[in-house]
Amino acid sequence: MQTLFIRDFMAREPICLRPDDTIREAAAVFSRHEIDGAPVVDGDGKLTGLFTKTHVMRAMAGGLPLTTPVGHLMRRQVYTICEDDPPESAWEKAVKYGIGRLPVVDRNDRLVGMMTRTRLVYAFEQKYKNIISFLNAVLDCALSGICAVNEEGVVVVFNQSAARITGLCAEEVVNRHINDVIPQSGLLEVLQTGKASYGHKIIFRQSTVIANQAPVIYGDKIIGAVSLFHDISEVETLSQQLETVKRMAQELDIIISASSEGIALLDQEGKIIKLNRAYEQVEGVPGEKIRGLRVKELIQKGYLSFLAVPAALEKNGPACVIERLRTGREVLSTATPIVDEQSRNIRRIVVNCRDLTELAVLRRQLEEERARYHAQLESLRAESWERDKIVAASSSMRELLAVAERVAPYDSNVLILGESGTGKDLLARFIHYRSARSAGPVISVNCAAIPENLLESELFGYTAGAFTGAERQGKAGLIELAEGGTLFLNEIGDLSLSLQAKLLTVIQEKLVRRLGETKSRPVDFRLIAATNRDLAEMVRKGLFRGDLYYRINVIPITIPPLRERPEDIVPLVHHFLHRYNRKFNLDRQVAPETMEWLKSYSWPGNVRELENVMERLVVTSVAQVITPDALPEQIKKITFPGMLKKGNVEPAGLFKLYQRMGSTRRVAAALGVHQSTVVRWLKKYGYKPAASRSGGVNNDA
Ligand SMILES: Nc1ncnc2c1ncn2[C@@H]1O[C@H](COP(=O)(O)OP(=O)(O)OP(=O)(O)O)[C@@H](O)[C@H]1O
Repeated sequence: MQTLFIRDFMAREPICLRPDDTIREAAAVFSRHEIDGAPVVDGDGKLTGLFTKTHVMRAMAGGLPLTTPVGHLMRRQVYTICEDDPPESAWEKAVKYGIGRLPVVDRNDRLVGMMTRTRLVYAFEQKYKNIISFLNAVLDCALSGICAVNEEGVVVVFNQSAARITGLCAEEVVNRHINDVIPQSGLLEVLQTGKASYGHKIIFRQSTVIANQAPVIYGDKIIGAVSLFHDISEVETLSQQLETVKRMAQELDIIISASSEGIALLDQEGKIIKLNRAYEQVEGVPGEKIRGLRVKELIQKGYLSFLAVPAALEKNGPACVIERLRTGREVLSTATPIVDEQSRNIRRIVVNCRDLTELAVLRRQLEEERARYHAQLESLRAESWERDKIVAASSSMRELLAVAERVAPYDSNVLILGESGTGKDLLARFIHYRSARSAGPVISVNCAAIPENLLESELFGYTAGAFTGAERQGKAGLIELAEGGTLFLNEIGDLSLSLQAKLLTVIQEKLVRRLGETKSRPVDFRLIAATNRDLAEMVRKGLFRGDLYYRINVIPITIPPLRERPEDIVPLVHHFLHRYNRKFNLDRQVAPETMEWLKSYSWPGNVRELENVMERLVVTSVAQVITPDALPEQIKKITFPGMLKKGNVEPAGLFKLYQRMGSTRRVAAALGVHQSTVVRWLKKYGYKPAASRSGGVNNDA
């Protein structure tokens, strides 16, 4: 705050008299300047006295001539004030001596000015303003918010920090009642009770503050109340953060102690700060016995899991060692230095200690499990091989299999022809498992069994949202699924022309494009197609694309129907008997007569029909030996073409049938005639029983 002096306020160049000025001249000066008196100075400007109207009147009353010099009459004892004095000292003198005007002198007593009452008032006004500005500046400098109210509760002080903390500006608060601007301040209470309050928490829109409040007392009267407050929002945030950090530290502690792996924490000097239970167990030592020890001492004492630490410090990076400890446990310990990002100095070292002994036990368990699964897999494979085994006793089938075996290793397209149920699917698998793709998948698609509109998306796949009902993430088609393996398209003759065209593109370019997709993806599969239709004829009629036909017909293999290879019937019967006996845990056998019936049947449904019949016989037979009674009707209704012609019998056929069936009753049932008719015919045509059979005609066996 600026210091004020008399010289800042005095009237300079005051009107003054000389000691040899006459009373008349002095009176003339008083009258001209309308003043009551004037200081008298000598030739050096030094104040020597004071001459006033009173002196003039006294001279006149005393009859002194007006030419008398003022020096004779003037008052010599003059109250002065120094120009370097503060205005307060002028005030004190003026009050003390009852003077309205004070001559101002310099340090050499030379008159330099006059200090009047008006100038003194001005000096005090200036001083007052300075003090107020200074106090305001002091208040504004304070980091605490300060808010003061007068005894009526009107805000009189609201410093800058108060504005910053509360978000209110001084102009909108000062001179307003505290209840209108900060109703939660609590200052009115202080005014009423006259009691100070500390640590009062006030919440503002943007901050939380802690306030200390006190009454302002003057004399014995409460003239106001003041509140000093601090923004604690940051402190609150910090304390919340501190809470979080504390919680995290606790959680970390829990994780470390719950870890099944040994964890030890060392300081930058290699001294143990912390270690968990798992570590104690691995080293066989309670933590408190080694906590605080340095690595060197630890190693000397035989705690070898810490051997990784010196290595890690040397290379300033993680280091591992495998050691057998005194506890007999083999451990893998890894020491990792934690480096301070700024100084690049090592701050901590973490040692992880993994018990390899337990790992070894786990590994052994795993290997045992693996062996078990391997054995199961082998047995499953054997089962599947048994399932996929092809029975081929007939020379035609044996030749066919030899061809299939020869072509299997080459990636050429194969076309399998044959009636339904002859084993086309089985042959396709036979080829796949003998090819270089045997480890890959074999995807079998029956083109006749899937509706055309579905078949396209099934074969080619689709992208997300390609059509209504499409799976959201899209789907790979069967062609893609055959990647690295074999795609078996059964009933290829049933493919529509448009799908034939698409398939041709895939076969030629080895690229497949999902429905709704613009990009094609490469595919690698071997194609085996099959049909029971005459594809060549279909090509001629324009029902099958010629180019596709030639593409797939690289190696044609035709499976003959079962009726053309009766030698396969008996081995097939045994094959399926064995399969279903095993499946249902039974031990059925087929009676020789039953076998004869089965051999005689023409098997229009081929091997599939035979398989179904065998399953049915195994399951439905009441006796262990399956007799002809158990056979389904269609098998027992055997007709030999040309045997019965308008009531005439072809004797050789009749004899053969009788030999196979072994009883006239069965022959009669098979031919749909009465048993006596059969007996009559045999007699009529002179049936001679074979040597192996019992003689004569058997009526009911
Ligand atoms: N020679 C065989 N040896 C053993 N089982 C066979 C033989 N031939 C066919 N089978 C069996 O007969 C059933 C029908 O065979 P497969 O499904 O292969 O015939 P397919 O010609 O593909 O019939 P479709 O054309 O009607 O699909 C299958 O259970 C198959 O295992």
